[in-house]
Amino acid sequence: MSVPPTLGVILAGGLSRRMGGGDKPLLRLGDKTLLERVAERLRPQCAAGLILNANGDAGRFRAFTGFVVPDSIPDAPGPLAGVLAALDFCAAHHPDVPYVASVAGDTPFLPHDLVARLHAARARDGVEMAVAASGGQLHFVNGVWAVGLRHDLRAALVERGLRRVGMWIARHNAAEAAWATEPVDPFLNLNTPEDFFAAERLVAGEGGLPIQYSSEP
Ligand SMILES: Nc1nc2c(ncn2[C@@H]2O[C@H](COP(=O)(O)OP(=O)(O)OP(=O)(O)O)[C@@H](O)[C@H]2O)c(=O)[nH]1
Repeated sequence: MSVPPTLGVILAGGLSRRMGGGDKPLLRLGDKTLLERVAERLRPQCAAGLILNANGDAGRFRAFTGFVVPDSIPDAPGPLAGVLAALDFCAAHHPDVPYVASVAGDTPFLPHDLVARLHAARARDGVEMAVAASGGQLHFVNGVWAVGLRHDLRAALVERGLRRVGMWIARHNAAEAAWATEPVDPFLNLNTPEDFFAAERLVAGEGGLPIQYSSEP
């Protein structure tokens, strides 16, 4: 199956409370920031380009090559606001691009076949969204979403006050694509300083070579 044109978005709109605040994606893990690592993994998978979703002063992300798009709905905390901002941006700036792929900005070991396998799962099930899974867990914010879903998502956020990604994807029968957790869970996300130290050890073990993850569990 050929991969449909897809715009990538790195979600960096959260408050990083468990990490002690600040911008997690700007933390340096080994010789690169988390943002550089995530962008390096996602950019080659997204033919329509890559944007960043972040709130506040965009200047702090000036090292990022691409647009920085803020959340458009005030008082809608949570990653769905970032997904909506990306879907709206895609509709306005890339009207011929039918899909957005979102990833968390604190997930440095993302699979190189993420977007292709999410689209394959979506096409297999004949649905308009797909999310990643590993170790029996869904990773809701790592998914592909049809741009046409933005009207439904806006209504869910604004009119129904929906915040939980799980509830929204359940309404749409999201497809799932699963990855193996060995040698490393590719959806390991760094929420706490302990997570970060564990990732530092993994990066040191990479010996400068990128780890490849593509096998199904
Ligand atoms: N746009 C946007 N993205 C968010 C928001 N909250 C979380 N995210 C993103 O969703 C992904 C998962 O976020 P979490 O790890 O649950 O939250 P976090 O803010 O990063 O960290 P905690 O404050 O410790 O929960 C990350 O990529 C966040 O940047 C938000 O209010 N707006």
